[in-house]
Amino acid sequence: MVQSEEEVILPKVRCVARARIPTTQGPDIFLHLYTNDRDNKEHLAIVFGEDIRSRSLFRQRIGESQQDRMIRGAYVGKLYPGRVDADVDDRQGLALRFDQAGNLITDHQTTWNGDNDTLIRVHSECYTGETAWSARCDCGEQFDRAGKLIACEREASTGIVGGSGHGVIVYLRQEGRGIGLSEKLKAYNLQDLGADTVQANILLKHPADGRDFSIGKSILIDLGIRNIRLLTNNPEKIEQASHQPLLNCVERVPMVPIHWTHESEGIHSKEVEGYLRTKIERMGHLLQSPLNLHSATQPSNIIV
Ligand SMILES: Nc1nc2c(ncn2[C@@H]2O[C@H](COP(=O)(O)OP(=O)(O)OP(=O)(O)O)[C@@H](O)[C@H]2O)c(=O)[nH]1
Ligand SMILES: [Zn+2]
Repeated sequence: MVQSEEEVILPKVRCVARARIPTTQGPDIFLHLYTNDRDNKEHLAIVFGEDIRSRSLFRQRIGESQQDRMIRGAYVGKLYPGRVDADVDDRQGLALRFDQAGNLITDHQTTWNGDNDTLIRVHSECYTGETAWSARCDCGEQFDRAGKLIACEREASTGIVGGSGHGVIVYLRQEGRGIGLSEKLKAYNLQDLGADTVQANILLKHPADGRDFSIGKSILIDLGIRNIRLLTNNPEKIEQASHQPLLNCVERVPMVPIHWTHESEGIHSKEVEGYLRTKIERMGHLLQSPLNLHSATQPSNIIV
């Protein structure tokens, strides 16, 4: 029997630290590190907007000092030398309030209104695409683009409405669509031997895509986000993005590869074409492709 969204028990997450990161791109972001009760990974939330507040981080803890709160990042406004009170930034005239149980009282002066349609990317870690300049996939491009879209009001080249400085990239440690980096490297070798990204996973005895995005949902709920505009082409992510009534995907925002609209930009390689073709043809990704699909090319000699 299919469980309703409310019946599905979401993972418990806890934000253990938050820090302001001045970026080379312009805006400060607030990096949040989470633990959870499902795996022992450090999943992250890259938060644009000082006023998007983690309820678990800001909850008051018995016996803690204001200094303790500032050290873990549970402060309002901006830290400066000599500041003594985490919950009051007298330079910006901001003060947090709490209920009897020590939970943050969210008011629009100090805390982002979760009913706003907030631009969100749920992104799975890809070391090769984000750090090793890989042209085998578009993950690194998507990561950068998501940050730019959240920071801007509207993307000039596509007209996509941005986040105007508010939004979240939930960064899940799901390297290799959950199979890890070592297995993904083996998958790459199988792809150089003619398999596609789905066949390679299956030949390594893994599912084509075994990822579960529920920790990402719990993180968004902890950040007080309710209505999300989801940056993705992946129908599975859209499917898993809601958890009524706590989380509601109000819009899917496409991520068309930059090279498809700007010939001289973005990632342009045989490998990334094959990767995108497979995502469209075998994983149902929502991309209208100017690609010549597999049907127009020689079938590979590895069929699974
Ligand atoms: N196993 C495997 N994983 C890959 C391969 N290429 C990229 N990946 C992983 O695929 C995942 C890509 O995740 P995302 O970019 O967040 O999401 P997506 O499923 O591509 O969907 P979008 O939201 O539309 O980008 C990352 O974990 C990558 O490490 C591959 O050839 N094999
Ligand atoms: Zn990648």
